[in-house]
Amino acid sequence: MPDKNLLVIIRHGQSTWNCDNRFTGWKDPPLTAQGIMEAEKAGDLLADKNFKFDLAYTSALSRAQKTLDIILDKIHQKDIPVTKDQALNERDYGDLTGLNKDDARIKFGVEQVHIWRRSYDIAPPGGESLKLTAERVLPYWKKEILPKLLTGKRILISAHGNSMRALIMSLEGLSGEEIVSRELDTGVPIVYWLDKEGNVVQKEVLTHEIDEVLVNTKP
Ligand SMILES: O=C(O)[C@@H](CO)OP(=O)(O)O
Repeated sequence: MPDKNLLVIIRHGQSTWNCDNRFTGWKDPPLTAQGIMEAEKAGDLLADKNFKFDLAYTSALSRAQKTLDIILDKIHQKDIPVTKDQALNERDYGDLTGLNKDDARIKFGVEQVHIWRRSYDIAPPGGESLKLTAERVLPYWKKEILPKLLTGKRILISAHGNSMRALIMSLEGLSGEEIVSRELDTGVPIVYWLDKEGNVVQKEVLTHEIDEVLVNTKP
């Protein structure tokens, strides 16, 4: 049994709605060409460092699943078990879903939109706060993923900005106020090593620069 357990988490590559600056939540837009390239780069970085995984987890949304597929292809591990669960979905943006974020600022005011996006426990109308998101992500993590990690399984999770914020909050022992100001880039793997009690003992962010893709990704 290893004395350090490997967990890598990643926010999906850029989606078409990220590119269009729209609230996305549980909607299911695909990756852009740039998003595909980000996922490929993430896979290359993991391959360069010889990371191997026993299990992978992703959400019920295709942008996270596609990012995972691309990475697994790059590291020649398309055969490992992949569990898809909506517990790892992006935070539900409720009535804001689909709105352009700048249009929402004009309609509701800059301050109100910031509160909906980055307060811990204030939910947008009809949607989830980060706190509510954490209340579905963390039980799933504790019941389904962490026990396997602690038996030595090397685990990769491909999910979303806010569902991964909820997990990072727990892993790094951050408060709700501390985690809301943490921005996660698309397609950047974050490597954690956990001890046998599940405490993080080491962390590395595998940042990469990619050239902007100068193609029109819209239909
Ligand atoms: O639109 C969304 O679903 C999320 C992630 O892209 O946006 P935000 O960063 O505003 O929480």
